[in-house]
This record gives sequence, structure tokens and C-alpha cells, in this order.
Amino acid sequence: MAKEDLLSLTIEEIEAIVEKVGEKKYRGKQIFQWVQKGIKDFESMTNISNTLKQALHEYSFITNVEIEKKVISQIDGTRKYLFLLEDGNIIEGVLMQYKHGVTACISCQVGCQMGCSFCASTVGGLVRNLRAGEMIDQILLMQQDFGERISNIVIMGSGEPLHNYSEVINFLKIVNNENGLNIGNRHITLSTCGLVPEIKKLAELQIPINLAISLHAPSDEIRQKMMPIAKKYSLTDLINACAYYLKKNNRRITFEYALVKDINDKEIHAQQLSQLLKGLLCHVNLIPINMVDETQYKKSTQEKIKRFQSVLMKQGIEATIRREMGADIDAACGQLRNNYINNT
Ligand SMILES: C[S@@+](CC[C@H](N)C(=O)[O-])C[C@H]1O[C@@H](n2cnc3c(N)ncnc32)[C@H](O)[C@@H]1O
Ligand code: SF4
Repeated sequence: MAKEDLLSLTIEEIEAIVEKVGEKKYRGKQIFQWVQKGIKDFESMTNISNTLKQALHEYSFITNVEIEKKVISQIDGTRKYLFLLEDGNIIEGVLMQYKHGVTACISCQVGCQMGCSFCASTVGGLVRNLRAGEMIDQILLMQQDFGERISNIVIMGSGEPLHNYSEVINFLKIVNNENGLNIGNRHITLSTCGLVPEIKKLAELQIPINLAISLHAPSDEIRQKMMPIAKKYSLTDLINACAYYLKKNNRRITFEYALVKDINDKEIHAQQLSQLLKGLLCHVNLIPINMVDETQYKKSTQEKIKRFQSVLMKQGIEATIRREMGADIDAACGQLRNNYINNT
């Protein structure tokens, strides 16, 4: 039997293991509390008997991610981390300090298969999915390193969360548990490039997380040039899935729109976008595109971005311009990892 990763399991799943080896069910909760505190060895679990520790050794292990490198912004204290997984793979995480608390941005896959033309995370393709425990450990490590409670999570590092659906759902269950990190669903944002069937599946679960859709284009034609997923699902399919999500959850959806010079940043594009989103309970987050070595895209000017915003606002679509965090350590998402891999 393959050993189970305790950090990837819910209390109920650990209870099942504990009962299988003839111990009392409540021990499951105690073990969950230890692993979710970041304890990595069974010996430190002081309220667990030696017999149970022996059984845990036999049937399970605890994920152990390590910090490989850390860069701290001199401007706003934003921290970028490279994490080393047990199989030698490298992923990225970011910690940002806001007035309303500390936010952790985590990865959900090593690399990404989706092939968006502006994104550094997809350059080497998808290596593998992360387990829920590997997502939890990124948060535990950043929290430990920073010394303050992380109150918000964004699943916006490398990878497409809805392409690693079941482990991401497990992660949401675990991170929300009051015996563990206890981060409320309303403080969690899941960002997706728009996998339509999975958006509908997620809608059915009615978990009150924030959903962000990486839209980036007002028409199928432009979106297909930027994001291969747009060839599989049209904007009509995507917007219908969002409407279904809203019907089930009644929580405002965020649309992310990275402005690229001359590609999607003209007034006509803002008009088209307003038409597309009319009537939806939503908010548009305008992002100056981060330039990635591997692509030819250029940033729109601040003036153009402001004009784009004002067209949306005039049409009644709420829009904000994302504040850049850690501008001095600004490596676009996935870029830090790529540079590291290329130079080692
Ligand atoms: C790296 S993705 C991970 C989550 C998910 N795969 C998605 O696409 O939403 C997080 C966000 O970063 C955006 N992004 C990726 N590359 C970017 C770039 N070069 N400049 C600005 N935003 C970028 C994505 O479009 C997405 O909105
Ligand atoms: S933007 Fe998201 S979906 Fe697209 S390649 Fe990057 S990580 Fe993958």
C-alpha cells in the first residue's frame, strides 16, 4: 500500500487511518493539529502513543517543502520565495503585506500546460500536479518565515487550479478547518484561465471563495491569440459558466485583464468588454502586463490603462488598476523559477 501524505488529508481521512490501526478516532484530530502546525516528525507529537507513532511511520509520511531562496522588496516588503519540493522540483510563492492583512500567493502545479502566450509559468510545460499538502506547506513556510499570521490566500502562482481540481478542493477543505490554518473561504481567491466544465462543477459545491477569471481579451479572436484555452471554450461558453457560478454562489466575480500594448488596450476593446460583462455581478482588475523574456508583448502606458478604466466605468462596469507589489523584485510569475532553473 502506498504511504499517505498526512498534510494532504482532512481530519476525517486521518481518523480513518487511525481507526484502521485500532486506535481511537479522536487521535486523528490530534495528528491533524500537529501536521497543520508544521510539525514534520512523529516523535514531536507528544500526546500520541509510541504504538500509533510506529503505525504512522508504516502507513504515512508528512510533506516537507523547503525554502530554497527568498528575495525581499526594499519598497514594500513583498517576499518572493522559491520552494524546493522533495522530488527536486522548484515552485514559487509570494507574500504581500496589505492594510487588511498578509496575503500569500501559492502555486498549485509545477509548471502549467495551458500555454498562455504571456505567461512564464507555462514555458517548460506541465511537470506535475501538487498535492494539497504541498500547497499547505507553502503557506506554513511563509508564515513561519514572516512571523505573522497569513490571513488571505490567492491561488495565482504557477499552475491552473481547475486543472488540478481534486487536490485544490482538498486543499480548500483543509486550509479552512478551524483545527488547522483556519483561513475563511471568503479570504481565498482561486484564479482560473477558464476551464468551463470545472467552473460549473465548482459552482455546484457552493464554497464561498472568490473566483477570478483570467479574461485578458474582449473577443474570441484576440483571446485565442493569447490563450489556447479560448480555442476550446468560447467567450460565450465562459460567460455562461460565470453566470451559472453567480446563480449558485451570488458572489461577485473578478475578471483579470492584463493590458498589452496595441493588442487589447484600445478604446474599442474597452467598449467590447463592457458589452460582454454587462449585467454580470463583477469587477474588472486591470493589470499592466509583466514583460516576460520569452514573449514579444509590451506594457500599455499608464495613460492608456486609465483611459481603458474610464470607458469601463462610464458603461457601469466597476474597474480598478492593480497596484504593483514588489516592483524592484519584479519577476513576472514563473520568471524567478525559470531564471533559477536556467542558471543552475
Ligand atoms: C499565473 S496565473 C495562475 C492562475 C491561473 N492559471 C490563471 O491563469 O488564472 C495568475 C494570474 O497571473 C496572470 N499572468 C500571467 N502572466 C502574466 C504576465 N506576464 N503579466 C501579467 N499577468 C500575468 C494570469 O493571467 C492570471 O490572471
Ligand atoms: S496564465 Fe495561468 S493558465 Fe495561463 S499559462 Fe499561466 S499559469 Fe497557466
